[in-house]
Amino acid sequence: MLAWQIHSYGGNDQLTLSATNRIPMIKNPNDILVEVHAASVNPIDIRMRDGYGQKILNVMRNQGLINTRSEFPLTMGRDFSGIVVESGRNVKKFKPGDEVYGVLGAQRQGSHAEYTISSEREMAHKPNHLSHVEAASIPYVALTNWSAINTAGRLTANNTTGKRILVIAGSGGIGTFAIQLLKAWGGEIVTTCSGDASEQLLQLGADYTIDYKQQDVLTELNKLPRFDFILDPLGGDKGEQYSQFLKSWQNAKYVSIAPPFLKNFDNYGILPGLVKNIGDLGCSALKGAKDGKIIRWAVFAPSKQGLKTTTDLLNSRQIHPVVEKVFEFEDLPSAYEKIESGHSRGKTVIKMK
Ligand SMILES: NC(=O)C1=CN([C@@H]2O[C@H](COP(=O)(O)OP(=O)(O)OC[C@H]3O[C@@H](n4cnc5c(N)ncnc54)[C@H](OP(=O)(O)O)[C@@H]3O)[C@@H](O)[C@H]2O)C=CC1
Repeated sequence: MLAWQIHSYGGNDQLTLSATNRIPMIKNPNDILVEVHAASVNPIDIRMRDGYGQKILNVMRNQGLINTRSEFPLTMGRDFSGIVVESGRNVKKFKPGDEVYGVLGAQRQGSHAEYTISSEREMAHKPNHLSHVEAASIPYVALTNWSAINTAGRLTANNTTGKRILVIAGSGGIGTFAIQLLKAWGGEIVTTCSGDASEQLLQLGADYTIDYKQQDVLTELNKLPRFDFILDPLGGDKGEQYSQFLKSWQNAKYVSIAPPFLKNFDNYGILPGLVKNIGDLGCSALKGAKDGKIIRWAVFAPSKQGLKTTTDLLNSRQIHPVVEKVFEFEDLPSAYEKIESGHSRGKTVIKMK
């Protein structure tokens, strides 16, 4: 089968369209072989291409949690839409021919290939009204948002109505999904974006936008009533500038999806990285407790409940895919360049069929 792979970490010149791969075989009775019809491209693919997370993935490999002998060749791609080819003997819900969409846990080879292996808990039936391209734009950002908003943030369909929510960077893949989910649950949403994205985000459900290029974001935020919940996909230096304004916003829950964990492992090694992570977690908890704030970090994780809720919201037309650009499979490096440039307005998808 064809698969876009890297044989060492680096830039786009490392990406090779390889035809020497065998179609993967089902080894675990819970696994499902899927013919990939479309897959999205996410910032995580660019980071993995650069070597992000390599230390912890090697630990998982040494522990037998990843069943490839070497980290290379490595296939990126964390979500997909396609057709079930074969199901392991424990699989109950999916049979060959079913149209599905889903994600791949960190231990798996990716979906930027003609076939991929996933499992029952990582996929759902594709909503009939969506094309594979539209469906592929959803799962990875949906489940990252689920992890941040529901698992870490404790927001649900039953307790979000009337809550004031700030979505930082509303125009990317994460933001365009977050706005729709939180609006469907009844939140009042303020978001930061470039001016050219404002109209689109208001149509998706944002109540108010702040142009981060033309306006002083902190000044504008300080004019508004307090927030109950803040979603920060930027984190780090960029997120810091927003967290400062939180000083005056007691009891807000702030969730960053740009945690330092994997970077700490990559930069310092496993044991010192672990110590650094414990230190960082402790510092952020103490800082939060001191200022009367709740600070949480969240990462993407497969979730059956998250995928079910997403599928229900797609089927009831409360959430719509926001596909900005589609690239042919053969042109995948151009899709990576687009994501790397950092100015998405929704999602970028590659099309295999
Ligand atoms: N922890 C995890 O598991 C995951 C973490 N993430 C994090 O979320 C981030 C965003 O992901 P995603 O939405 O898919 O990325 P995208 O590339 O789709 O979008 C990034 C968006 O951010 C906007 N942006 C950049 N800087 C600012 C700023 N200072 N203020 C407001 N908007 C800004 C850009 O628009 P503009 O053109 O206006 O600059 C662009 O629309 C990732 O970079 C990553 O850090 C994402 C997925 C999983």
